[in-house]
Amino acid sequence: MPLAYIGLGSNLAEPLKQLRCALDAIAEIPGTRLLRCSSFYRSAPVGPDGQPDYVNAVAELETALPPLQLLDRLQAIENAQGRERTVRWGARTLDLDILLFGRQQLDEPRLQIPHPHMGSRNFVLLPLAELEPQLQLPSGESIQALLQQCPQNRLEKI
Ligand SMILES: CC1(C)Nc2nc(N)[nH]c(=O)c2N=C1O
Repeated sequence: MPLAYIGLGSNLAEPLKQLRCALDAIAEIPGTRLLRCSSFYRSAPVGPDGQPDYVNAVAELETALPPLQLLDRLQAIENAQGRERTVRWGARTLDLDILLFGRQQLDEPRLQIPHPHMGSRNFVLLPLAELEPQLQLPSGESIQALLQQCPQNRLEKI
């Protein structure tokens, strides 16, 4: 079964609790096994300012579900935890993004894999590198190289 990497983010309604609840819910997704989760990181918000710091992490899972079914399950968890899709790039209770899905590349209206912004977000790359330092994207780019060249947004391990 392919390994999928999920980016978790929250900056509303007790982010640490949001991430812990999300991990418990991810562990219950049928046909899926939660293998590992990175440390939690506090990060300065990228995008519109004036919102609270985020707590970010990356989870590694193996799944028998196809990508779009995994996405459905993740969006159900976001909705269950009160995700309000109001302002684009605004503050949110929980964000669950599929970053990588095996070596698959996908470009659907609902889902792009690898995640289109992951290469420029240290709050994704650092926890991902913590789990898999030698990871390579399907394009052949290495996580380490992407980390070197991505904006050094404020980020600290909790
Ligand atoms: C609004 C935007 C782009 N900024 C973020 N900024 C940080 N630090 N962490 C996130 O998870 C995050 N998610 C987003 O969607």
